[in-house]
Amino acid sequence: MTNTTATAAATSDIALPAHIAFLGLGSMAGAIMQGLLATRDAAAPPLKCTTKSAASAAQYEAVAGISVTSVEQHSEANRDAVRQAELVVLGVKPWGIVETLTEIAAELRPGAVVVSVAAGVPLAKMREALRQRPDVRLVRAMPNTPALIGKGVTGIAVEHLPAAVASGQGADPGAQAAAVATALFSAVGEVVVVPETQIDALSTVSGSGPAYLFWFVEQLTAAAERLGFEPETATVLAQNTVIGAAQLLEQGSKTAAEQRAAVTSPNGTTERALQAFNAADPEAMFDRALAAALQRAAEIAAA
Ligand SMILES: NC(=O)C1=CN([C@@H]2O[C@H](COP(=O)(O)OP(=O)(O)OC[C@H]3O[C@@H](n4cnc5c(N)ncnc54)[C@H](O)[C@@H]3O)[C@@H](O)[C@H]2O)C=CC1
Ligand SMILES: O=C(O)[C@@H]1CCC=N1
Repeated sequence: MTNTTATAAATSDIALPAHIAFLGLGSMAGAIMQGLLATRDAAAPPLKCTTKSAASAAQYEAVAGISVTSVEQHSEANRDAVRQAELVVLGVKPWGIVETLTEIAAELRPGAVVVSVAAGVPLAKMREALRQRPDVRLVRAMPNTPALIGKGVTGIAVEHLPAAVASGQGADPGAQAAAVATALFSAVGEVVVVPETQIDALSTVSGSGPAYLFWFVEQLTAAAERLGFEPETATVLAQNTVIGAAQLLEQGSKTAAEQRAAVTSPNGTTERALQAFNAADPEAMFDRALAAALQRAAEIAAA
């Protein structure tokens, strides 16, 4: 994966383990799994995946390179999926994390790395569920759905094990776990390693961020319709504008501010529109929105 933000992004020299399990295969884990499949050797062992319902497992029936079992059809699905796995990705909802960890605790392979992508579930809560498995390393990750096309951004945080536990595990188990998680998420985009105290804040920017952009497209489309454009035309105008602008940013020759300046003729029409946006105090609006997301993460952590 090309690393366009080398100053911020982490890379890993550790190869991805061969045996990987995904427990829960919804919007997020499904995107990671499919992004990963696109980079994976056809001869690699299948990714072992589970879902709750038989119907969601059936969606993946035709996908090569994975096996999917639902807990509805097979109550042992999660335990079976993790037995061989060196790396386990938990893609269930935040309120399912402790229950799933408790369910698989005794079956995890010795030394396995378990990565949760759940918003708001602290490592300490996960460790509590795995207190009998100090050999297992825990990682909290906050990816985003563009992982599906190899364009994700993922923040990862590892736990700091008590010295007594860590000393039984060789040099630096946290660093090794971070390297394995980095290998996973750098297969589907950029990776940033942060302290756990920043992971919820990161989530309000990049985890939720794609939704903000899609919301922007919806707003621009609706505004175009109110100006009299047919819905189809309005969609083309708004959507393709965002896609084109994002690709200009990706080219990397100019920053967002420079690209904006290139569109904004002095005393022109764009300048007037931006003045109208700025009159609505976007700084306060963004701060309020991100604070609200952060508050929700705290509520999930406390639940
Ligand atoms: N959707 C997003 O953009 C992002 C989501 N996340 C996190 O990802 C996690 C999942 O969110 P989504 O993918 O949006 O939800 P989702 O509802 O699309 O997926 C949840 C998946 O968990 C499965 N599941 C539920 N109970 C299960 C069980 N006992 N065993 C095995 N599988 C089970 C469901 O079948 C489904 O495949 C959440 O914890 C969320 O915080 C993190 C970053 C971004
Ligand atoms: O909305 C959520 O809770 C998840 C976490 C970040 C994006 N989606």
